[in-house]
Amino acid sequence: MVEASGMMFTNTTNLIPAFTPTTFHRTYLGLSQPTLSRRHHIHFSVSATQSQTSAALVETIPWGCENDSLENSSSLQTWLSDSGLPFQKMAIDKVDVGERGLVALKNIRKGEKLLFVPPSLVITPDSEWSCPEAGEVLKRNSVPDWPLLATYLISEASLMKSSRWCSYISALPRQPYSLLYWSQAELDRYLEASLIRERAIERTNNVIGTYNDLRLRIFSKYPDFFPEEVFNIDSFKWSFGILFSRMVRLPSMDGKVALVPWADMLNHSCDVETFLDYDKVSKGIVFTTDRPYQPGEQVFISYGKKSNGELLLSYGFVPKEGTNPCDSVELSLSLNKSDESYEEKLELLKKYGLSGSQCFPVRITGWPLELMAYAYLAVSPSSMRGKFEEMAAAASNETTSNKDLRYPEIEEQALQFILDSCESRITKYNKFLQVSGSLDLDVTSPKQLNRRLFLKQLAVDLCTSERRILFRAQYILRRKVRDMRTGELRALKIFNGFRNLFK
Ligand SMILES: C[S@@+](CC[C@H](N)C(=O)[O-])C[C@H]1O[C@@H](n2cnc3c(N)ncnc32)[C@H](O)[C@@H]1O
Repeated sequence: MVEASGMMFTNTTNLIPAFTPTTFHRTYLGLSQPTLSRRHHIHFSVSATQSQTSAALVETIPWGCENDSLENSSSLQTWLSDSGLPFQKMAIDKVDVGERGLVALKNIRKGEKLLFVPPSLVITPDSEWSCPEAGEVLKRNSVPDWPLLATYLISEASLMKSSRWCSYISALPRQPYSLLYWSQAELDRYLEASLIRERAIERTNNVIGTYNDLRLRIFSKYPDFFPEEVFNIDSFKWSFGILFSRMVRLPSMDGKVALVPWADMLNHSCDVETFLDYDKVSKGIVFTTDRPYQPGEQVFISYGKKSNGELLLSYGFVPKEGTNPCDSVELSLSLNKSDESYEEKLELLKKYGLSGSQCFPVRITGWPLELMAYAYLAVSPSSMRGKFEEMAAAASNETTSNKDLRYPEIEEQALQFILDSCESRITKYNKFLQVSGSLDLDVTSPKQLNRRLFLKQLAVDLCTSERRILFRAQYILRRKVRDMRTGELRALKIFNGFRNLFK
């Protein structure tokens, strides 16, 4: 997508949730039951006493630790060193940004390669399962990478000390800070004004759908490997939360997805551009610093060129207002159903993979040409029917020519159309930000109060940053519309002057 400013709107990230779940091959339905081995350490069955035992066992599964706690960090560091992680110039510590993070122990130069996590310490879809039969079942059924890794994490967590990843899993956050952990009521209450709410609902539904699919087609058929006490929607929310907030794509390994213990203790900064990758020379996962660090300073990487909304969605934090140069806000435009060419326009949009209501990212620096093309299509009269297709194609970015799409006869209307949409969104943000102070009156416990204050602060930060971008767009649009109107007025005056002259 190209922005109005001409900049490419690409995502060069690698700490990256880009999740397209639920649809994996369903060919396994006809497969015969594999020979079940009882090597899986937790045996669940239906008898009352056994189910009590299994419930007790489930309770002992560590599912990580408190998000801000260093309780399991030293055993993680010891296990990593024992397992081949070379000496590091950083250590896990409490930090101001991100609660726990990696802090420089020595001077680190700009351009230095750090980490060197060997492939044997990286979790990928090819990693060996401590319960190989469970892995076999998933692979035989062509379960894609995301659900495969989510199931792998749960399986390894349930095996506790019998899993080689025990120290890693024990140091993971027990409740990752992603929007997956916000209830529907919390999303409605705090994110009503932001379109990120819809993305969060969609994502949660995808996770639930993926889990239900796995349960129906695989887990219920192999209860010895995937007992429901362990493999349930709660554990899937946890494992997907971990994947959304910690998984990386490694560009030098053809975009392979991976969890990289130790490297996933690095927090994000909008001021750095460096990211994790596999280094073919040192044969490890590294990153190259793009600034120097002094002992005691927290070291950062970039999770990619993400908006504040996307960072909240996957990682559960919002950078300080105005600090994220990649910030953007989604603006939704819709065709007018009473437009006499509505059906025709809708068909063309569908042909190019769009719909009658479409979101486009607006940045502080401008908006994409696709948004302008969509606005042209929405306001164009039937007399411009011949141009509809090129407008729809341009709105979808599926056009090779005419990058500078312009229809002077409807430009003012198109700009006014975008301005109206922008202003109606600003009204929603204003309303939320005005009432946000009184949102927490009905809390019943200090714990609940803390959570509410925390979520509300995140929502206020997000809405303030999104509204700021819309204010800027509103200012530019108003000025453009005003200039066009005064230009038209001047032209009309000159025209009338000439007419009077020739009378
Ligand atoms: C890959 S982990 C980084 C390590 C993490 N801090 C930990 O203690 O496990 C990503 C998580 O770190 C936190 N985080 C990362 N960057 C942050 C930032 N700039 N501000 C606030 N929290 C951040 C968020 O909770 C995010 O979900």
